[in-house]
Parts: sequence; structure tokens; C-alpha cells
Amino acid sequence: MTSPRVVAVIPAAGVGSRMQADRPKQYLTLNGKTILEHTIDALLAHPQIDDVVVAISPGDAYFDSHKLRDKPIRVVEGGKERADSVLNGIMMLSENDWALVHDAARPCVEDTDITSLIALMGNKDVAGGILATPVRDTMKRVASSGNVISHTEDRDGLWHALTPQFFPAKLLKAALLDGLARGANITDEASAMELAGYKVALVNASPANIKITHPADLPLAEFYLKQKFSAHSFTEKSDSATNQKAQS
Ligand SMILES: Nc1ccn([C@@H]2O[C@H](COP(=O)(O)OP(=O)(O)OP(=O)(O)O)[C@@H](O)[C@H]2O)c(=O)n1
Ligand SMILES: C[C@](O)(CO)[C@H](O)COP(=O)(O)O
Repeated sequence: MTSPRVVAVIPAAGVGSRMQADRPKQYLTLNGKTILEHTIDALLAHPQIDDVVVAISPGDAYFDSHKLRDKPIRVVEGGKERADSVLNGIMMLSENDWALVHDAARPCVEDTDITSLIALMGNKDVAGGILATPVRDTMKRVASSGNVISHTEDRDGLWHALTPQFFPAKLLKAALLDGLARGANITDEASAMELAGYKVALVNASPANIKITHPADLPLAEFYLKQKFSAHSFTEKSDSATNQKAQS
């Protein structure tokens, strides 16, 4: 029996209001490429990802000018909320596919972390999983309004959910439809799967996989992308050196 396909679904239909830029943040340029192109290229480059679906806003005025349709991807319309965009993307998948949902705003994702996440496909104890990183700061809860601390949250066992988030497309589609129908606040795929009663695993991943949200995130993402690129080119150089040695 052939193994299920892994299809990346990239929600890229946001407006980026918190970035306060002159365009949606996924079309801001870092190191010569748009954030969206960095993210698409990172997923297309992963050997275990079979297909890429991108959800863009119906009124997107940037996608075509950046020649992104020239890439081997499929494009769908995004929706009002992120969960709607994800659902529209998942509608393009077959029943046996696994969906690897990854924010367009996270271009710094490490391929090794994606590999670790996809390995969950063989784990029968969970429905799927997400990349995550442990909370490092003391976490405070403020009173309902204002900025006065009501108490300190126990941070033991607290994690930042990242993306990609990886589940069988059939289960995720049903969980999203049910969660949205119930009016639940679905801010990531795992919250829909948890609501549906599934076990979801965390994969401890690089904290460099930031979601570019505010202006201060841009230079940090630029730094991480440069690090990634130099690490990959070092690997390619050392691999080719090894191959040359093997052939000599
Ligand atoms: N209706 C929406 C809203 C968000 N997204 C995508 O979901 C990802 C994470 O969302 P977020 O960081 O909140 O992006 P925005 O919604 O664009 O940002 P903001 O909340 O600041 O407007 C982004 O890649 C964004 O493009 C989407 O596809 N469809
Ligand atoms: C999916 C996500 O990136 C996991 O942390 C996050 O929930 C997206 O939230 P946003 O408000 O749509 O940026």
C-alpha cells in the first residue's frame, strides 16, 4: 500500500493589520524574496512534501505580480478567518492525504523540524501533532481590563504552538467544520482536533520559527533566514566535498 501523500496548506490570506505596513505582511521582502515566497520555497524543497496549496485573499493584488503562479503550487481563495482559509485549502485534498498546515508568516521553519513532525504519521497513539516551543518567560494573567496583574500562571507544561500542524485531512476537515459550526474560537488546527477529542502531540522545535506579526519581527526573521541559508549552503558544500572525496 502506498504511503499517504503529504500536502502542505499555506494560509496566506491575512491582511497583516498588526504589521501596519503598506501591504499584507506576507508580501514584504526579506533578503530579496517576499515572506510568502520564502515559505512556499521552504515547503517545496522538503522531500516528503508532495504538493502545496496556498490560500490567498480574493482581492489579493500582489500574488500574480510576484510570479508565484509559476511555482508548482495550487491556489485557493482564503476566507474571513484563518480557519476558513485553512478549510478552503483542505477541500483540495484527497481523503487519504495528510495536511501539513503552515502559516505563510513563518518563513524560518527548519526542514529538520518538518521531518520530525511528518514522522508522527507512524505514531498510532496520536491523531497528529504540531511544532511547538516551551514558554521561557514567567507568564502573567491580567485582570479582565487594564494592565494590573491578577496572578502568575504556572508555566510548567506551557508551550507556544507553532506551525506546521499535521493531521489526516479527513479528520481535520471534520474537526474544523464541527468546531466552526459550534462557534468555537479556532486559532489553530490543534484546537479543532482537541475539541473533537483527539490526542495531539507536541514536537519540540526551533524557536527561530517565529510568526512574523509586528514590525520588530522583520529584522529577526531576516537574521534567521540568513542563518538558514548559510547553514544549507555549508551542508551542500560539505556534501559535495564528501562526494568528491568518495569519487577520488
Ligand atoms: N483570514 C485569514 C487570516 C489569516 N490568514 C493567514 O494566517 C496566518 C497567521 O495569521 P496572522 O499572523 O494573524 O496573520 P494576519 O491575520 O494577516 O495578521 P493580523 O492578525 O495582524 O491582521 C498568516 O499567514 C495569514 O496570512 C489567512 O490565511 N486567512
Ligand atoms: C496558528 C498559530 O500560528 C499558532 O500559534 C496562531 O494561532 C495564529 O494566530 P493568529 O492570530 O492567526 O496569528
